[in-house]
Amino acid sequence: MSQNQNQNENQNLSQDNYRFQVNLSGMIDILSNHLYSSPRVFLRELLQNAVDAVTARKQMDDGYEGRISVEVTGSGSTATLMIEDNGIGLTEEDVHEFLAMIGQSSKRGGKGLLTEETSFIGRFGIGLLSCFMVSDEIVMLTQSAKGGLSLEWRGKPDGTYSIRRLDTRMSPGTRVYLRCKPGCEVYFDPMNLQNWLYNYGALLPYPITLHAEGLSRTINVMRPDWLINPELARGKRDEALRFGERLLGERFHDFIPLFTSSGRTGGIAYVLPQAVNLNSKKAHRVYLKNMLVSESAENILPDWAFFVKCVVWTDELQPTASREHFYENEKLETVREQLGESLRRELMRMAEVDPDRLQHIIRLHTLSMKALAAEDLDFFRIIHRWLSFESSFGRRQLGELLDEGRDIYFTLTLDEFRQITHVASAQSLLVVNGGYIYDAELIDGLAQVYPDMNIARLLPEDVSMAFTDITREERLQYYENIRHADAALQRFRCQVELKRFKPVELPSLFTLSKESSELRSLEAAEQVSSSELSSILNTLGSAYKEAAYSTLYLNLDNPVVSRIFSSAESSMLVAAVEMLYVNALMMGHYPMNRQEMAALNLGILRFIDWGLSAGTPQTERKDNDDGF
Ligand SMILES: Nc1ncnc2c1ncn2[C@@H]1O[C@H](COP(=O)(O)OP(=O)(O)OP(=O)(O)O)[C@@H](O)[C@H]1O
Repeated sequence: MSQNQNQNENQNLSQDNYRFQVNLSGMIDILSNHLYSSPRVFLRELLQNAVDAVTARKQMDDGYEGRISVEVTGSGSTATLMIEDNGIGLTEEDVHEFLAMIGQSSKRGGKGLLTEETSFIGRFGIGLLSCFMVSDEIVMLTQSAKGGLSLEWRGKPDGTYSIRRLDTRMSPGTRVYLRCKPGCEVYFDPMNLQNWLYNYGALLPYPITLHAEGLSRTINVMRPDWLINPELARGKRDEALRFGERLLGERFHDFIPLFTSSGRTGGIAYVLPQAVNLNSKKAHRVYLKNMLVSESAENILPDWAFFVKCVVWTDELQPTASREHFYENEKLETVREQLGESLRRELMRMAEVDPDRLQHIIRLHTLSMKALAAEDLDFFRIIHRWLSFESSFGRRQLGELLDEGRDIYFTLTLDEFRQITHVASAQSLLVVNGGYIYDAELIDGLAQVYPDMNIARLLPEDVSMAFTDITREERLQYYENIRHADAALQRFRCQVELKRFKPVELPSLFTLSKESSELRSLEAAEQVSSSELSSILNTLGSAYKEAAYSTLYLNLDNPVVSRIFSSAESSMLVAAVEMLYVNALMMGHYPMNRQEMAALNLGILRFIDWGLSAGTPQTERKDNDDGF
């Protein structure tokens, strides 16, 4: 005997083997608190088991008709729910193998959990446990369609179960009984059950009935043909809209059929009747093998498609264990692309055959349309004339702006646009604001669609070049006042330039160089930071200080400015220029620092005082003269 063999045998002699134990109540806690979004999913799991049982029996006997019913007896804390199917049922062997073994499922066919597809919805072998969220015991009566005795199985959350063989033979199928756990009355309420059953099972091909309070209600009618073949929905407009309203709880006026090339995923995209925010939660409703999987599937459509709410059915995607989402895999990516493509194709079709309808969608959902156009030049080419942009001529459709035949200038930030827009419009320059989301990409696209057009970026400095200088004589005349004004704004690192520009109503224009804009942000941060951070910011700021001068252009064509420079005494001139400066900051939506706030406050008080003094008799005025 070799030395190695000896060692192995010694090891085997001292080795003890054990089985993993599962703490069932711990598992149930994990499921209820971390996997499922609400205890009400127990109903989905039961319904799904009933559907799978019917599908399995259909595979044995094609002529058989499946049916499912739900019954509630008693009310409040004495309520009991029973769900019955006439499906495949379970033999005693099945019970031990599948029902009582967590993680074991009769629906996987023994291969992989993730890769294999079957006609069943269940696959993980954990769904039934969800019933313990609402009941302290699961009682199942079952008769296998394959024969054998009828059985009663009782399972408890502590992991124990019992089996009793029944004297009387049931017809094939299964009944599951749940008695309401204290605090779970809401999950046994007939009205709630009716709504949830519809929610989960509206597309199921087998009839579901609910018996409660002496009434029988049919939950689902036949699944409409146009849902399976969405192209047909065009001919059933009212019906399709009503269906969307019932299922999604909103009234829609328009929809777009959805397809994929495999034919295994499809649906209807309802156009939202109101504009939605880019970040609003996408709540598409997705059915897997006709059972509701998710009411808030986000990843089933491309990101740009936030103008629709969809009902999607599929039999090719893989649900996660919570059954509320899908695995993000290649198949989902293909489905997402193809559903997006069917939306895009329909929008392109509308441009040709029904432009009014498309324009309506664009008006309502500009952002969503811009998002698509920004990543798809062909789409942009088709719809660009209907997209609206903020411009120096107001918010206008691109088509109207193009028809003006002007050169198009654009800014890349909202700040730049605000600085430029008044002057640009006064000089009839067409400037488009590229500062909003997607707009810069779209302007880029415009240059590709119209390669011969003059489209150029405009900076605030470029616009101020177009001002008219004052004459030499005027410069001499106002020399002293310009000097005072300039000195007054030195402490704000702003220089004053006296010019003439249009419109005359605009007394001043403020431009900020890149450096001074960065310095302003640093200063704003410094004012609210701790002392260490503040000193770092201060050091950073001093690097900018040299270059960081802003300019306040004052318009000599403006009557008030003209009066200030012609006749004001120097204290009035300084106060007025400071007020014009802070006013320009406010107009440009720039945050003001403490010093500027103080200048604003002081200025207001001064002007109130001067105003009051101007209206008071000479004798009284004397006392107030030295107020400031
Ligand atoms: N109504 C039913 N009729 C026949 N068999 C059933 C029924 N309900 C449950 N079973 C059996 O019990 C097993 C376990 O059910 P459970 O709901 O826990 O998991 P599953 O449906 O297989 O998978 P999943 O966790 O994905 O739902 C099933 O695989 C099935 O064999």
